[in-house]
Amino acid sequence: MPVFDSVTDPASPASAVSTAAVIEIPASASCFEIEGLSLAYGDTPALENLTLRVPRQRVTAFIGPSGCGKTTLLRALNRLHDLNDEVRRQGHIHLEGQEIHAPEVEVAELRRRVGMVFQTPNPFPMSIYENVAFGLRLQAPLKKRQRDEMIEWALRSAALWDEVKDRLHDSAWSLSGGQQQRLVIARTLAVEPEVLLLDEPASALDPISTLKIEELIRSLKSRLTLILVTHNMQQAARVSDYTAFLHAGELVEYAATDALFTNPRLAQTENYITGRMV
Ligand SMILES: Nc1ncnc2c1ncn2[C@@H]1O[C@H](COP(=O)(O)OP(=O)(O)OP(=O)(O)O)[C@@H](O)[C@H]1O
Repeated sequence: MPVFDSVTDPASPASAVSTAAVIEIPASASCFEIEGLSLAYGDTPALENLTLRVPRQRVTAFIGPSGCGKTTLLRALNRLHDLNDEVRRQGHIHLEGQEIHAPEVEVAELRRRVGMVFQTPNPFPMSIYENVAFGLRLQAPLKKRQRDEMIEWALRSAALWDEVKDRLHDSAWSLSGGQQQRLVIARTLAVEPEVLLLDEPASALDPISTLKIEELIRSLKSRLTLILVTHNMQQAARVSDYTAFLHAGELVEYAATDALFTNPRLAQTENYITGRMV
């Protein structure tokens, strides 16, 4: 259930620079604070002056038409654009109060804290066990018993343990697509992130596997912050607590999910969620 209900009045002086309707999440309850974020690929703008806070231990969905900037925003949150020399960025992203681009921030550690799961399951060409052990092996050495416990914990957390406990040393590629996606989530969880970024995590999966991923997302929010990019509005409505609607790189409306889908404040949002704008 949503816990915050104050919304910036588009007509108020505090939001005079923007016509967006944006819920005000208190700073103390926020995991990410995004401030004036603009991003362009060369001369092509992709994000325009976005300001929003993402609440801790909630599921926040980013929705909007194709090309509106959802994935660009998600990737900015763990600096996946760093290797693209074309990308120009302005503005700030704070994670738990720290600017993620500050010189003292180590990108590898940021990506441990902010894990990412992509649209197509991408298990490594190794066993189920070794996939989950992969990130653990890059950290401080663990005794085998400790590592086994962490792997069981991560696979249980990803609701996969019962299906794989008797075949841990089989190839990860022997799993179904839905199981592979849960394995990738287990691999990400094994290094104990604070945030999980999910870019259309179920779009390549069948309906039953999709349901399992959605149940998993709901179960994980008791200990993690989850941010979900989805084209599927029913999915956003089913799993998220908050929804941000983007259009042409701008944040149009950001609200508690129930409110955004039942009583959108802006006509542009209503047009999108009712299918009048694609
Ligand atoms: N690597 C890139 N180089 C150049 N332009 C890019 C790149 N990635 C995205 N873009 C452009 O940036 C804009 C935003 O793209 P983005 O992928 O973030 O949108 P999206 O909302 O996630 O779209 P979709 O729902 O189709 O995945 C688009 O105009 C896209 O063409």
